Amino acid sequence: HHRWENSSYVKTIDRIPGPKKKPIFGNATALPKEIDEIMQTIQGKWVRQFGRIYRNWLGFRPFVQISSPIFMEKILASQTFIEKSTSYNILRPWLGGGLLLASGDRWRKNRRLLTPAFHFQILDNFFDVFNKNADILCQQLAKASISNKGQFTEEIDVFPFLKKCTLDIICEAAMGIKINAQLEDTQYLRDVHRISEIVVERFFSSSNFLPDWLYHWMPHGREHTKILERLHGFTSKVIQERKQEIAQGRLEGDVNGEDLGGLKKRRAFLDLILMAVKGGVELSDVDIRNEVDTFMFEGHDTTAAALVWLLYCMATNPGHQELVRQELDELEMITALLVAILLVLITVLFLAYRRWECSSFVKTIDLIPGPKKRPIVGNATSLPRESDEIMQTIQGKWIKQFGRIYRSWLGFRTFVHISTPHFVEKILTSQTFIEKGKSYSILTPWLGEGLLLATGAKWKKNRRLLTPAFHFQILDNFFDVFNKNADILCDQLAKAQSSEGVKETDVFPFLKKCTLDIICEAAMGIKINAQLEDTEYIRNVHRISEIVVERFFSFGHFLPDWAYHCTSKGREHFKILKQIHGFTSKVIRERKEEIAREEVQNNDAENSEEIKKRRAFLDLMLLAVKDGVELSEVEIRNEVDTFMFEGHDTTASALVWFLYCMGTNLEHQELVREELNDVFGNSDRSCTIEDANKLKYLECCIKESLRLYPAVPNITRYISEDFELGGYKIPTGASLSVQIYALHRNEDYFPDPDIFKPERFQMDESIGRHAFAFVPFSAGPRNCIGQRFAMFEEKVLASALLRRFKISYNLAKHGPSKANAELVLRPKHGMPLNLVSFS
Ligand code: HEM
Repeated sequence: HHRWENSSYVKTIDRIPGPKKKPIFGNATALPKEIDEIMQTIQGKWVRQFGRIYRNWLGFRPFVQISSPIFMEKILASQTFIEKSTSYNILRPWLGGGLLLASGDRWRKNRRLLTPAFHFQILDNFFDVFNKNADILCQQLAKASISNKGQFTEEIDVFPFLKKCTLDIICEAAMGIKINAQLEDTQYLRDVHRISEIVVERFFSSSNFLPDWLYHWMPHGREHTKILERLHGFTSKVIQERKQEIAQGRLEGDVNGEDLGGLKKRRAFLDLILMAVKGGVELSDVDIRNEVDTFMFEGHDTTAAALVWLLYCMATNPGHQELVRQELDELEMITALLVAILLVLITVLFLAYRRWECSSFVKTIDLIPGPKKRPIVGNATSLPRESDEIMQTIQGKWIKQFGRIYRSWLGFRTFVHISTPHFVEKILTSQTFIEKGKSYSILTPWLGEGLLLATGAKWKKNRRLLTPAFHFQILDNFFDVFNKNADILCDQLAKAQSSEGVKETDVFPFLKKCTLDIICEAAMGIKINAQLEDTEYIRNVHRISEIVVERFFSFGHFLPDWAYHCTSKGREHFKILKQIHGFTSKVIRERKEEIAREEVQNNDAENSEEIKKRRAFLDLMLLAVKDGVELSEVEIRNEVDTFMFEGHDTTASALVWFLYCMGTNLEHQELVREELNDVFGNSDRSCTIEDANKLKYLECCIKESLRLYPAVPNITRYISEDFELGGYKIPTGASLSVQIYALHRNEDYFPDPDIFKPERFQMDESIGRHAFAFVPFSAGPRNCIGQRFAMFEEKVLASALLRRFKISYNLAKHGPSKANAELVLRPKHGMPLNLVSFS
């Protein structure tokens, strides 16, 4: 003792102020007997006497007591002092190396593993456990507050009630089981209470200083061991049962450490540990038990104590209690108000829905045959998920079931579908129904009131203005753009195909870039070299098409633009559009300046004639403006964007299906090649407009591929006044859908409709066929303005490809190519073709 007393350790400690210590006992005998007074001495009297840092001795164990935030921060924020002091050791037999007592790497690992279990989102799931037990607690307290004689008792000791309630909560949260401590008296409940008492007793008695083995010889120690055995047995049993449930897949979902994705369902903390073990985290059964026991210990007495003092503070501070109650009342009022508003809203919506259901509009539409509609969703839920199957349902199955005029509902929007030439003619030749269906509106932010979407006088004016740009003579001037890009396309495909090990090439991305290059030069007069380089504008045009398609098939379709632009996709949409519009506007400004410069430089007639010949569509509009036509810059931009949109995906789609037809009908491919030989011989000269006009069989093949795979598989019109079709009344407000895909496969007009037979389009065979049986470019006043441009482009690209390559599609390997009806008809899985070069 003397040696210890003189050790530098004791001397160092004793330099810190503190109460005078006695030999062997230190300051233990200076402490009062009552526990509350002990705390008042240690955390009160001695603090006042010796300051906010002082030392005291409990036998040979010194404690440095601190109670100032600056000292606290130094200790609690330290990464070094994370180990608990030895006084916690009396909890070790119960909690082992659980989170409370663990240290070092083991603590770090388990803390990381368990932290996600306390994520905000997960905690949200425990609110029903809290609420349910809060209700029981209130009921139990209300019951207890009534005496045997039915009178209100004056006081109740609430602490035991609170302890049971918090125990019930932590049991469900930690282990996922209900022990109903508030309602029943169980062995487990008794054991948890008793073990806490014994640990406290040991803490404040001399046995705190005994090692566990010696303590367990004493009567309290023996009781302690017996209870612990039961407690550990109970926890282990629960763990085994939960483990089995997980193994049998009764708790679906998976969890690994930090991942919160699969944690939608409420899980007990134990389940999270077990799932992590399943996912490869190393934890023995005893480790798991220690964690669960730690939660049980830390999670009930603490919360009960916090709550009991809160209630004490409330009871002794009625003014504050009143303020809290006011807050709760307000919350209740707001909740009640919200519920009332919700109920009114539901009622109003329900009544509006009933009214709508009984309206003459709905009744008139529902006289047309069609699939049975469900409330609110209509037929939306009857459609398959896959885009190719949606088209097969709408333009196949339902036509077989309900006929060539039928109706469907997409939510509150109705479509009348037609696929027979007589009906199609009636719609497409009408001067009244020139307005597009409502579903086109998702293109408005991009294309504005360009030709595709404009209506009324505006459409008429712009259509008249732009039609001359597609005059035969003007189109002749684009042949060198077609040929130049056809050459690049062939070279790019030859390069891709010659790479080592490549037997097939997905040609679709190549075709899209080629048609984009062509339309860029034709519409704006600029070369973007999409086939050779990757530029932001190309990426933007591709991405905007993707986003528009995604919106079309999602809930975003039904959102107004302002609401859609608040979603993440909407924001991307908005950002890209800004860039695209910025690019088009810049090109327009530059062309404007260039035209002004050219005017000054080229006064001689011959030269200006030359320039006129090479005009892009944009130039023609700018010249018209100079001549006095009223077109704002935004209107011009809308037209250019419309050409860009309408003019590249459509032609790429038409070409890809043409190549597919060639690759699957080799005998027809040979016939086309023979025709190409007749026209071009062995020369590798470019294709002229005269050549294109001579390629009649190629034209039949292009048309037949457009019949089987129309690049635009359906178009819609808004019915702006009541109208009769096929004996049915179509009321104002409906959308009429011309099912081009189904129309083209109508066997009354095309026998063996699914077979590729280009001869159908030879003069003698097509005579007498209804003019509206084949309308890949639509027909009537709102037909495709770029139809001739597109056909020439197809011919030049197709002839270049077939002069250069023998093309085949491996049907045995890939099966028939599936078509997705998006903005255009695109091959669902790309178009892998084998291209064998002749040269
Ligand atoms: C094979 C290629 C093409 C096909 C299958 C095709 C098909 C169509 C169809 C079916 C329509 C009617 C849309 C509707 O009523 O909703 C249309 C309209 C239109 N197309 Fe094309 N198109 C093609 C190429 C082009 C090209 C290359 C351009 C431009 C150079 C173009 C510009 C337009 C425009 C501006 C409209 C709107 C016309 C209006 O409403 O007055 N198209 N196209």
